[in-house]
Amino acid sequence: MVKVGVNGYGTIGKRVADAILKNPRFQLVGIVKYNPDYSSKIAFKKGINIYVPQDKWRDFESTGITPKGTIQEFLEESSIIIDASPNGKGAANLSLYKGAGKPAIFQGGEKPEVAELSYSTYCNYDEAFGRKYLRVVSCNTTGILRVLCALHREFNVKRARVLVIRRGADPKEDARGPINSIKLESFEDVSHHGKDAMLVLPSVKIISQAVVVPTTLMHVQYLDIDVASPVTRSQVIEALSKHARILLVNPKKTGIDSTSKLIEAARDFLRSRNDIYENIVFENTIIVSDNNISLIQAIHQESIVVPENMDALYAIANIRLPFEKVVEETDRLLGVGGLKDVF
Ligand SMILES: NC(=O)C1=CN([C@@H]2O[C@H](COP(=O)(O)OP(=O)(O)OC[C@H]3O[C@@H](n4cnc5c(N)ncnc54)[C@H](OP(=O)(O)O)[C@@H]3O)[C@@H](O)[C@H]2O)C=CC1
Ligand SMILES: O=C(OP(=O)(O)O)[C@H](O)COP(=O)(O)O
Repeated sequence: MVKVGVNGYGTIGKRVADAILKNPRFQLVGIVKYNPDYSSKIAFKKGINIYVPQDKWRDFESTGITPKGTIQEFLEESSIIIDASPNGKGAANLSLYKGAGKPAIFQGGEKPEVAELSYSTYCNYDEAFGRKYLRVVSCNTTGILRVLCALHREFNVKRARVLVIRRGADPKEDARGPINSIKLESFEDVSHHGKDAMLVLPSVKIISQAVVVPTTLMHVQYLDIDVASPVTRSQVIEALSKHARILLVNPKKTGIDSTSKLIEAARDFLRSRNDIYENIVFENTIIVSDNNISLIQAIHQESIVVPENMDALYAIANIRLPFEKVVEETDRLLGVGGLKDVF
């Protein structure tokens, strides 16, 4: 078993840690926590090893948590690190990993330069082998790339424009907004998603813009895509349906026409933490005209990158399996695609 440590145990880190626990190829060495809060206590009660900064050791002990070791010991005991630290902190952690000689997988909140390759399974799985540092692109970018690469394989995508309607905060982030506004994501003309997606899929011109809205449940995206030659709507549906990480939802048949109903369906389905690992494409919104395809999809920001982090582990651990086998294994262990019968 390959020994994996998770540095950072927030929205992404806790989900990736649970995914590692489900996969017999990998052993979760433990997590690094920086504050002895409720989630440290829950992880401790679950029996997960907690590593802490040396100067925080007493704080953890005083709340009843016995750390397994320091960050230095965490680095020594792990063969691969998944860095799920707050935006930008991964860059600072890189020198720790280099010093310890350990490969690492970073998240999309880091600048691309943190790693040798920005990664998304449907697009560049094969390129990830032999790399020491990978960056799994952000949640919106992962959602965009899954669709573009699924279509690119079949129809040669030329150009895409994307509007990202970005959730204001994760459910636990009670101090973030906006509260009563729809806000431009930045002062720039474009958002980072298109530029990031082009690092992974350089042959396609991808432009994105983003607004932030007062919701915590999911992002929503509008994609407008040009492919090389005319296609039909049924060909597009067939191409998307081949991929378990893309689910088509028919609002007329299911009554699901919102992110809140999607999350309710995940709750009723007893998905762990209500997670929806799949892109949810609203089938009625797929419009195809000659060589142009447009659609609207919902992306569960808290969980969508978990499968890609697991696939990236296979590559960085040099477990040489075909793309289809890795995706099947990751998806089976996480239950990806299970909601298909509901939708
Ligand atoms: N949230 C989301 O929707 C998504 C986030 N991402 C990306 O994933 C990464 C993590 O985001 P997210 O999980 O939301 O962040 P959170 O804020 O939820 O969690 C961050 C975690 O990092 C820990 N931490 C604090 N300082 C450090 C440090 N120096 N090194 C390592 N860990 C540290 C925190 O510890 P403690 O709790 O003890 O303070 C916390 O557990 C970011 O790059 C983000 O852009 C990607 C896709 C979606
Ligand atoms: O990766 C994400 O979004 P993004 O794809 O819009 O960058 C996550 O939702 C994290 O966003 P945050 O940096 O607002 O917490």
